[in-house]
Amino acid sequence: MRVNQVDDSLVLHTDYYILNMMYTYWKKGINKRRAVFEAYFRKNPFNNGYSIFAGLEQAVNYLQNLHFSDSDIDYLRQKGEFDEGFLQYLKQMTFSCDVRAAVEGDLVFANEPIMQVEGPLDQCSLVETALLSILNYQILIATKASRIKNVAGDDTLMEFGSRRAQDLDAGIWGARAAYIAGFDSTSNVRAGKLFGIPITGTHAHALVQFYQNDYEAFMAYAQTHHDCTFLVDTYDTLKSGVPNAIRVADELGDKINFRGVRIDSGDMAYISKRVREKLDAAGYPEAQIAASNDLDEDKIQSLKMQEAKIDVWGVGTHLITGYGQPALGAVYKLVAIEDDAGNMLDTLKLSSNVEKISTPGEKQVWRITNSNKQDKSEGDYITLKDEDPNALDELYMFHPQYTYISKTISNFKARPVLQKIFENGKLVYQLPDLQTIRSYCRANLDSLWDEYKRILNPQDYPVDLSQRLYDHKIKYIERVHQMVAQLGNDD
Ligand SMILES: Nc1ncnc2c1ncn2[C@@H]1O[C@H](COP(=O)(O)OP(=O)(O)OP(=O)(O)O)[C@@H](O)[C@H]1O
Ligand SMILES: O=P(O)(O)OC[C@H]1O[C@H](OP(=O)(O)OP(=O)(O)O)[C@H](O)[C@@H]1O
Ligand SMILES: O=C(O)c1cccnc1
Repeated sequence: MRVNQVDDSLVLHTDYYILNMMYTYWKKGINKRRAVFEAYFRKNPFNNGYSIFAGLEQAVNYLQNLHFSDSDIDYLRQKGEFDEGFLQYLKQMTFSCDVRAAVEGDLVFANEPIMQVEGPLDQCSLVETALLSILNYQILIATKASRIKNVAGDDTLMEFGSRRAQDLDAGIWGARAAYIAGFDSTSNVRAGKLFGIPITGTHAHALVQFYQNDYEAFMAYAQTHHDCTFLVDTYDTLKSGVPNAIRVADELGDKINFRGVRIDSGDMAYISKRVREKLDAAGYPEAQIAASNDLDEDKIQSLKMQEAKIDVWGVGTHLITGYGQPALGAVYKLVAIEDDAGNMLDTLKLSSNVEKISTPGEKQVWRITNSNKQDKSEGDYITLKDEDPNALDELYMFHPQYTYISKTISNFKARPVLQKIFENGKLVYQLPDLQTIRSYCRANLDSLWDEYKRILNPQDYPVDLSQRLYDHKIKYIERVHQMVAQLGNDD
């Protein structure tokens, strides 16, 4: 790799302005003040009704290996911007924060904390860029995958995105996010090796182009493989591809497992029906029809409405690039900071846009389920961190902006969404295996009413504040308004 220095740590995978702030904190002696930052996003992606949390495993790997290497320090020294004392301070820095987060496969919603980092101000700041990058991508892809799964139902979903992914890492972490959200396999062999995701593959047009003849290509493939899915659209799906696939299957009989065919172009509703007829007529009712070609949730839904005879969907570009919404837009904001006297002071970011006003203080998110309603989710309830709704007999939930929209629930259970991941820099959470995460995701989706899961105009899922947190927020907004008013400026 032609780089200036060895790439032996990820700690510099941060925005320079963060190092600038860390330097100020260090010079001013406030670098070790205790701080709490929270990550959240403001809107579910793709106008979906929920989002799937993913990225924790990569975030944990990143945090566990956080250190400034000699080459990192050398590089910063060359910049000539920072004191040697600061560089030596960075060199000995070890991660000592507490981290709480949603766990992979859980549902998360807009405007609620999905990860909290608490600890020395400088360390909390340092990790912002990398954590957001990880969460922004993997939540986006898991959510896109979940939308595709919602329309595909029990059909098989193959993830084909690696060749179109924005980067190699995006390919593998995207494949993992898709698997969490319900895809059945990936075509990326490295993702299979690293994460244990089932890998599947057919063959490309190149094989047929080499032989310049469907029959010879399929025969060559069949002579070298047991499981065979033939790509039938290189020349003419109905006149050449499918008849030749059938011919090879007939000729080799039990020597191969003729799994079916893949179509990658043309009117897939019409063609798949004709292909089905041909396969059935030839005595292959079990042979499956796979389809690919720029598919996404809308096209799959449309093809299903057209009663296309497609059993297996291969989805690449639209999934792995989060097509339709290139970024989740999660942010990482300071919600509490230690003051000069050593007390924790909650902080607020005001905005003329009501939805953008941050909620001060360290919080917990509770998933409220109702045992009178099949244990389905009633909404999320955000509290200050020392509140526990389970101590209440009845829960009063109200909309945080339109407060007259409210309900009272009696037979409820409240489950904390944010779990302890790191304590004083030590990992205290046991990362589950991928199958467990995937099943957990399925179970969480089962607890959500269908109204929140439809891909077009889903119902708004309630994300409410406790009365105490609401009052706390209003108090802080008033306090900031007064502070601004006292400044007496007209503009
Ligand atoms: N019946 C259908 N209903 C809705 N969308 C379809 C249908 N059939 C195909 N599509 C989608 O329409 C788009 C265009 O497909 P089509 O194969 O005609 O063009 P193409 O991609 O240019 O073909 P090629 O791969 O041969 O260049 C693809 O995204 C495909 O998935
Ligand atoms: O369409 P996507 O959802 O992005 O899925 C991935 C695409 O990659 C392959 O095409 P490509 O033209 O790259 O290779 P090929 O020569 O095998 O057709 C495959 O046939 C899919 O169409
Ligand atoms: O296995 C396949 O058919 C495949 C894999 C990646 C991309 N397109 C197709």
